[in-house]
Parts: sequence; structure tokens; C-alpha cells
Amino acid sequence: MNSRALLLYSSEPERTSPAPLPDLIPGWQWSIATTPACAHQQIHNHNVRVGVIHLPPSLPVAFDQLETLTASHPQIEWIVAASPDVLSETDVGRFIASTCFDYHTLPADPDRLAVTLGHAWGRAQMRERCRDTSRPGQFGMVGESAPMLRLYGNLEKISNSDAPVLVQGESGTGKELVARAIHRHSSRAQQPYIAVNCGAIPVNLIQSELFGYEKGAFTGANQRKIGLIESANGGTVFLDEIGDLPFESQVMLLRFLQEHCIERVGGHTPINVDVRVIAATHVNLELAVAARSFREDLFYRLNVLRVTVPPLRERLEDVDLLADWCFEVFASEKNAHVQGFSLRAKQAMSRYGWPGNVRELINRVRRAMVMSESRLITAEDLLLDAPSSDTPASASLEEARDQVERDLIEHALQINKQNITETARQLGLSRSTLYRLINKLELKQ
Ligand SMILES: Nc1ncnc2c1ncn2[C@@H]1O[C@H](COP(=O)(O)OP(=O)(O)OP(=O)(O)O)[C@@H](O)[C@H]1O
Repeated sequence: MNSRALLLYSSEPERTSPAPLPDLIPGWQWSIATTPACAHQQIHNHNVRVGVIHLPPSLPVAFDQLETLTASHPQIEWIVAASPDVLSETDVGRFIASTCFDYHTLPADPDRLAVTLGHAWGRAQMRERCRDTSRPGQFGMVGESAPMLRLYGNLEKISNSDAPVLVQGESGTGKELVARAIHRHSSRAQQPYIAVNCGAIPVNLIQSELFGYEKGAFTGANQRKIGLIESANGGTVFLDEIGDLPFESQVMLLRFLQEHCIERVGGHTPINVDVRVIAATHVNLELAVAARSFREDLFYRLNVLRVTVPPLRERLEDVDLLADWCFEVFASEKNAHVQGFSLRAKQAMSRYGWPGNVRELINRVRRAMVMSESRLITAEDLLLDAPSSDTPASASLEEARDQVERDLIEHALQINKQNITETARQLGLSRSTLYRLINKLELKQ
């Protein structure tokens, strides 16, 4: 067997003879470290998956250094080996309970220790395999469910075309991710990708932001400005929340889609622009057309290739993968002792309806990684223990979504000391969307 373990032997060699553990366990290769710094080095040099921390009697334990060591190497399963006296110390017990896979009582029982090492190694391997499958797939998206495989198949075909795309899906499902993926896999990948949130630009500025303006076009137009569409020339423009585009601006976009040319505000010369348009909306544009808030002709121009991103509740089998992926991506922010999810937490996640979709999952997991007080994140850490008392069991999807958004935003505002820019960044929202939600949910700032 080539399994390698690390032995962190933290006593001073001149005071205690070296631990005989490695000699007792055949079939294992050992890297020996006498300080946490040396242990970091050994771990970097060797493929270590199991670490044994020997805590000698009557020496103070540098828990802060041990916690840094274990948190920096979440791929390793840790075992504490110590005498019964040391193991009975409260701080040692707390460290083992929060951070370690197991403990071993000294003097060593070689057979038992070999079994514990084997289990720890197996668990580390298993975690490694799960981690492999949680890496984003070829489109940079996490998910292997049937709806996602269908989506990837569609993206493959759409990326090879140059026609406009309409991406539909609920908020937080990954529409922007889909737009980026289409661009990156298209022949325009090396050219600009410009994302515009149509709902975030003040109505009076939309036209000049999208199409630019000439010097002197209006008071304050001291010099020519190139608009967002023109600056994406050769590449792709992603028009998010297209349903929020004011009716008057829709006609200019229609003209651009028909004639592939734009006119800057205050300009009189049409400018040819070669840009692929990907538009996204979480509102039903057919209904908006029926309600006459969205131009029918523009709808048909945009709706050439349509992609629908499935809501998370229709692909609950991906929740596990997404949670593990998220844990890995935000590992540097987590509380040092947090090592993963409890089984109950995973079960609670796979039963939940995720009205806020992947964005909500990311926010809940990130919060839990920071706030959890145990080694494994619990369902309570994810705020998924029981329906909130404010959310009746019969709450509509809309009410449930509002409640979740209210909890997450309130919490993020609190953590970020009411700083809107930081809170918006943490929640993956634009500042204007955050303001809109704060007003809608009547949150106090
Ligand atoms: N399948 C996925 N894999 C990995 N991350 C995802 C996936 N889907 C969404 N995300 C992440 O979830 C968050 C929300 O995604 P995105 O902004 O693309 O959603 P959206 O549908 O455009 O939302 P909105 O309609 O509110 O603008 C982002 O952080 C995104 O990276």
C-alpha cells in the first residue's frame, strides 16, 4: 500500500523520545513533522490524506496553530493520539469534536490504529471523488441532472450559431452564466462580452448608455461617448432583464437587430455594429406582449433561439453537487473548524424548494460556512430546520421567496454593517437590484 500519513509530533525531542507510532503500523509511509509549520511543508511535498496529531502530556497545546493547520488542509482527515489524561481535557475534546475524524488512546494499539487510519484514508478518498464530480462542467455550470444535460445539449448547438438568443428562467437560476457560456463557446469568444442590466439603468439614461452620444447632444455631453452595444463590436452583448427596457428604447433596439446599425444620441450617421445579442428575462415576455408593455416585433426578433434555464426545484438531484462545489469555492471564507455538511443538512437541502434557486443556495451555504459552530454544517445553520414562524405552511411561492430574501438580505446587511455595495457584492446583486428588494421587502436600513 502506498498510503502516506503525516505524524505531527509536537513535543520537544530532547524531552520525550520520538513517538514509535510509524514503526507499529506496517504498510504506511510516514512524513514526520515536529511543528505545524513543518507539517504544512510536508503536506505540500507529499500526497498526504491522513494526519495524526500526537499530543504529549504536560505540554501546552497551540490550538490556534493546529486549527490553522487543519483548516488550511481540508483534504486531510485528522486523528489525535494522546494519553487518557490529555484526551480528558476539555479543550482537547473540543478540538477533536470540532475538527478531527477520530482519536486514538495511547499507548497505541497497533491493530486498532491501523483500522482507524484505513477508515480515515477511505473517507478522504471518498471526499476527493465527490469533489471531482462537483467541478463545474464544460459550460462552467454545476449540474448533472437530466434538465441540465438537456440544457448543455442546447447550448452546444446555440454556441455554433450567430442568431439572437432569449434566455428565460426564474431569478437566480443562472441566466447570466448561460449567456457567458454561449459567448465563450462561440466564434466570438476572443471578442468583448458586455453585460447590461436593463433594469438597473435609470430610464432617462438607457438610450445614451446603450447607443452612446455625440459631443453636444445634450447639456453635459462634453465629449463623444461610445455606447455599450458599440463597445461590444465583434463580440456579444448580454441584455439582462430585457423586460424592464422602456417601451421607447425598445424601438431603437429593434432597429439595431434588424439593420445591424446604431445611431448615437445626437448623431445622424448610422454606424454598422457586428454584435450578437443575448437577452434574458425572468418575466413572461408573451404576457408582457399581450399587456402591451413589450413590443411584439422586438419579441419575435429576440426569440429566435430560446433557452429555458430550469429552476433548482426541478433538478433537486443537483443540490448535493452544488453545495459541495460552493463549499469548495468559498473555503477561504469559512470558519476554521467547519469541514463539510451533516447528513441531515444534505437531506434538508434536497427536500427544500429553493424559490431563490442557485443564488439562494450559494447564499445559504456561505452564511452557514461562516456561522456554523460545529464541524459539520447542520440544517439549522442553513436556516432550513423548520418553516419560519412567519411563513405559514400554505405560503405561496412568492411569499416563501420574499421570506427567504428578507432573511438573507437582513443577515448580509448586518454582516456588512449596512454597507450597500458590500452587501450587494456578497449577494451577487447589483446595487440597484438590492435597493429595489430592500424597498419591496420593506426592510429597515
Ligand atoms: N449551474 C450553476 N452552476 C454554478 N453556479 C451557478 C449555476 N447557476 C447559477 N449559478 C450561480 O448563481 C448565481 C446567480 O446566477 P445568475 O446571476 O446567472 O442568475 P440569473 O438567472 O441571471 O439571475 P437574475 O434573473 O436575478 O439576474 C451566480 O453566482 C451564478 O454564478
